[in-house]
Amino acid sequence: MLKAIILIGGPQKGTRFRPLSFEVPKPLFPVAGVPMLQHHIEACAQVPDMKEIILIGFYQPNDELNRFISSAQQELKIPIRYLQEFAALGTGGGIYHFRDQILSGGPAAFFIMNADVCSEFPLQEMLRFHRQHGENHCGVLLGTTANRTQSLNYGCIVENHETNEVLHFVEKPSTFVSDIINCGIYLFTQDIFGHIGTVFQRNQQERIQEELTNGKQMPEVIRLEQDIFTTLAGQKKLFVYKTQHFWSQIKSAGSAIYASRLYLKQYHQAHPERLATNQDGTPKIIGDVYIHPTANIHPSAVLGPNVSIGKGVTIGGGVRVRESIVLHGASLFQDHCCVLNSIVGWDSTVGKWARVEGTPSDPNPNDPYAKIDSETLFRDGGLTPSITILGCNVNIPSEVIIRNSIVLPHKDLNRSFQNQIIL
Ligand SMILES: Nc1nc2c(ncn2[C@@H]2O[C@H](COP(=O)(O)OP(=O)(O)O[C@H]3O[C@H](CO)[C@@H](O)[C@H](O)[C@@H]3O)[C@@H](O)[C@H]2O)c(=O)[nH]1
Repeated sequence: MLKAIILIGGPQKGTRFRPLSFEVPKPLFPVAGVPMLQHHIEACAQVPDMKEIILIGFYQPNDELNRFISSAQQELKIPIRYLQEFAALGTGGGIYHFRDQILSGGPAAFFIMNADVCSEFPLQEMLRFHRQHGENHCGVLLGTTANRTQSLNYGCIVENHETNEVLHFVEKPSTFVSDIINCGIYLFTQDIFGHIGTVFQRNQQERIQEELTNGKQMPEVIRLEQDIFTTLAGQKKLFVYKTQHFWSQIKSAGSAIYASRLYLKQYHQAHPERLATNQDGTPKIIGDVYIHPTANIHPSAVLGPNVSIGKGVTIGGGVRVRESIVLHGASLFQDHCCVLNSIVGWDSTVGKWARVEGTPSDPNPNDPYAKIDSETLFRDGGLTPSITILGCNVNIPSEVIIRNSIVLPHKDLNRSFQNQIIL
């Protein structure tokens, strides 16, 4: 039997996702109409012999997470539970801490996935690849190709081209190492815990020594990437399976819009029922659009491509929405407003003829290996042009333009803004 573990991190990790992560833990942010994590879970549930999915993180248990877990369990008929780390233990520390729970029942292998990635999750292909490579290795990393410049933002993998063995692994190198990058999706056997255990023992001794000499408490963090993969590379213990399918990180709100586009496209095969279609008396749909069944949309509105409309959203006559995510309870009910490259937060309203517009941060379309840039919020003393985000419960009056701005929650704006964070 198999298990899957999803590393969901914790509250302080989603900083590039603010102000949206104020309202909902980042892994539950809706991407293509469903919580980010649901895409991982649906992929796991399709793997034969998958017995359990474990979420590991350092969020306090909360209502949203509990609700999500119980509804996903019911819908997908697979046991899911959340294990909370007592502190941020790192990508290897959390799974080591909970190793008994992961290994209970004797899984032959288990998947580990970063929550903040979007992917086609080729888990069954990874499993086949793992079996083809015999019993003696302890893991398969999913890899994809990036361009030389962007590879530096990821874990970089040098492989033996004939055997696919991982020869070197360098996490976010400062100069070019390899264009094969780590997707943050792995398949391990229980042997991995022997290697994490060695690092744990070594760290433990160093921590005791440090405490005795300097009186300082060192954090108990183990990173799979720097502490484990780097050491195991070149020892015939790790292999890389390269995917040709889509993959992207979801670090910023802008990358959530891009990830939505990728998942909406995948819905044509995986979930055609989630895609809106053009019918008499319904709004005009252009390209891939998700509309929650409870949304109330005027037939003269025009939506798409790449639009996700959340639960209970109201959209008025003549409204245009493109490349955007409109969250639960928002109202674009005033006629003729326009929302482009933006995220409209929970319960926000946009007034008549108002325009809410951002700048897309898509990967370079002319480079097949380009990834989305995780731009910093500020560049050259100004706000980096990016998507516009309205936090929850923001009210945009009629006939104003909000462009390339981030509006924090609970604001009633009274004029136009551009290139600003509105606090
Ligand atoms: N449970 C738990 N999860 C954690 C912790 N720290 C990070 N995570 C989770 O682990 C994932 C990776 O987190 P980061 O530490 O932010 O790493 P990164 O910059 O995204 O880089 C990682 O992912 C890249 C692919 O997206 C890889 O290329 C890179 O090698 C690395 O694995 C995220 O889903 C995050 O929530 C922790 O202490 N505890």
